[in-house]
Amino acid sequence: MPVPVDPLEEVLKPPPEESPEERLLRLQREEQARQVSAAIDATIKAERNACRKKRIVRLLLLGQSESGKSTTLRQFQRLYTPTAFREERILWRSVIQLNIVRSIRTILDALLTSSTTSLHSSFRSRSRSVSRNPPPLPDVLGVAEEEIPSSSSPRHHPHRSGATIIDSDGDVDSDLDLNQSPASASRSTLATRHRHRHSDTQMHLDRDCSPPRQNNNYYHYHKSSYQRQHIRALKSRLSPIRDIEQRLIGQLVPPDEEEATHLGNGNLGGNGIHYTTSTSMVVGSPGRGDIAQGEVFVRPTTMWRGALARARVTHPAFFGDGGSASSDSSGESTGSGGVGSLEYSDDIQETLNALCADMIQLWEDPNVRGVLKRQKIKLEEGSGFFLNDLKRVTSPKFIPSDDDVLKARLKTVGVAEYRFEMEVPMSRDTGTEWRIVDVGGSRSQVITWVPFFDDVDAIIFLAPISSFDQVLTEDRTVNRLEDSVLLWKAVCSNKLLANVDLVLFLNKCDILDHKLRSGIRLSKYVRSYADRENNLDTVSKYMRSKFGAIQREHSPIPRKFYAFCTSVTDTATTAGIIASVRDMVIRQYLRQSKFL
Ligand SMILES: Nc1nc2c(ncn2[C@@H]2O[C@H](COP(=O)(O)OP(=O)(O)OP(=O)(O)O)[C@@H](O)[C@H]2O)c(=O)[nH]1
Ligand SMILES: [Mg+2]
Repeated sequence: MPVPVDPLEEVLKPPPEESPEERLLRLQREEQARQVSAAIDATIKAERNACRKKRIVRLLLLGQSESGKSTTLRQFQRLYTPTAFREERILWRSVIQLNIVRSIRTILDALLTSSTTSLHSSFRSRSRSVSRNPPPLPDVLGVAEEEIPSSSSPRHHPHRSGATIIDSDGDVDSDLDLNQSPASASRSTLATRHRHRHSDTQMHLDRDCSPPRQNNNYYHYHKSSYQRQHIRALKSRLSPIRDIEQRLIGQLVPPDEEEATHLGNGNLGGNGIHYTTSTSMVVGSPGRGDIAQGEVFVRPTTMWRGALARARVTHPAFFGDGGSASSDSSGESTGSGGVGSLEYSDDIQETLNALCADMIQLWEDPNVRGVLKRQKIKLEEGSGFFLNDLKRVTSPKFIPSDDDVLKARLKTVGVAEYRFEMEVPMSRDTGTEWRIVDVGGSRSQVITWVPFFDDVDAIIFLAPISSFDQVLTEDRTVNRLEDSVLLWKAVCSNKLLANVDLVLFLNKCDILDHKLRSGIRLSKYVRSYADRENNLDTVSKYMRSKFGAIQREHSPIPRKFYAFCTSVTDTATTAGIIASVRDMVIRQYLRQSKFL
């Protein structure tokens, strides 16, 4: 049988009549080639080792809607990838425009349903002050198990024996008698509604009556008639606001984005998993609860940023190398490179600028404030509040500052994983890739969290403790603090997360402080708080101990737990807290990976 010829051997065979010089040259060439090949092998091996050693730290942000998860993520980005954060700031201008437009629309809608501009607001407030005196909510922190049964899934908020009753304005009117039968509860609801209808009828009758006969009333009548006209004129001049809102929504959503961005139009969007970029993944779709809210959302992907980038403003000062582009009172950037010209003329910003004086007049009008007060609309405490900064934020050359970006509100729907390496890594952090998972927090979104519970190094859970006197937007029968407590219990007791360290941010402490100082008593809503001092320090210590106790009681195995009182919109205080969290997470990661 013939022996097969090795084709390589044939090719590499030395020439048949090789001289000694030729042989030496050939051997030198072969040695060089061997060295090059060895170097390539070594590089590949080193890269493979580096990859194997690369640390990936996964941090999950959990908490109810508007608890501050995306704001916390933005704080991480601001601190650790400042260049990218700076470059994206201009894209937030549209979000801020939308926030302004929505605040103004809220006021206009409140005026529509109100008799504010009439003479009879004083009567109205009198009648309302008699008819309502909200009793306390169920004591969510009393941790009485029969009141708040624990839930194994964050989705389920078990039915409680006491019902929180909401009146027609969405105020929490009662609950309170936990022994009350459903029948008597519904009776009291009806009674409350009847009272309101009655006072509304009274108002209606008053509105239709002739001008008062007494002289001073005659003066007030003319004054209020003037005010009515004034507000009517303002409303009419501000009518473009609704059109601007639609255009902004169109701008925030790319034309090929088939999913709804305006919850409330009945489009549920798509289900399933979408891989949108190499660094982010979106799961799930908005649910019915979201639709009720009518809040604009975008999926937490780069898509909306891509859409806005088309309308991007080139601004040398802003995109320059490292100048801290803050805004001065005129709204213009004070970055190191000076103010550049706007390449893209943003006509929405120009329109808002033209409407600025009217918007300020509307917001500052005492009658309008009266309407908002009576309807218990507290825009200042809400998300994305920019009405006290109208002049600055509607200025044509307005570039959002860091604080503006942190204050802007854009609801998250779905789950997104943001990957980054710190621009200036700390010693232990070198070579670490951070993956921070930001989730949509509204109730219908909670189901999308679970697939992300695998392989998590730490969780930051945000509980907005200022919300003790508020109800969920998606379910106005549930107190927001109670909802946070239930979610916290569910997260603590989840077996998939048993080995994960928990970091608790008792968030929105700035708003809490403001509320307590304004005289709102926590004990009215949390009975177990009893007669403790009604100040931030005592309240935050109390909350910390209650959430800590729940964690100890419900964790399947003991684990590390850290709690911070935070106002994540505040850059100064949050920087230190986030640095501590980062160190803690890295330490834990190294311990678990046996690097330490
Ligand atoms: N005053 C104040 N505002 C805050 C604080 N934390 C968050 N906010 C604001 O609250 C709003 C909601 O915050 P987000 O970070 O969007 O809330 P979220 O948890 O991501 O909400 P979803 O996306 O709906 O799940 C934003 O306008 C924030 O600027 C805080 O500590 N103090
Ligand atoms: Mg969010």
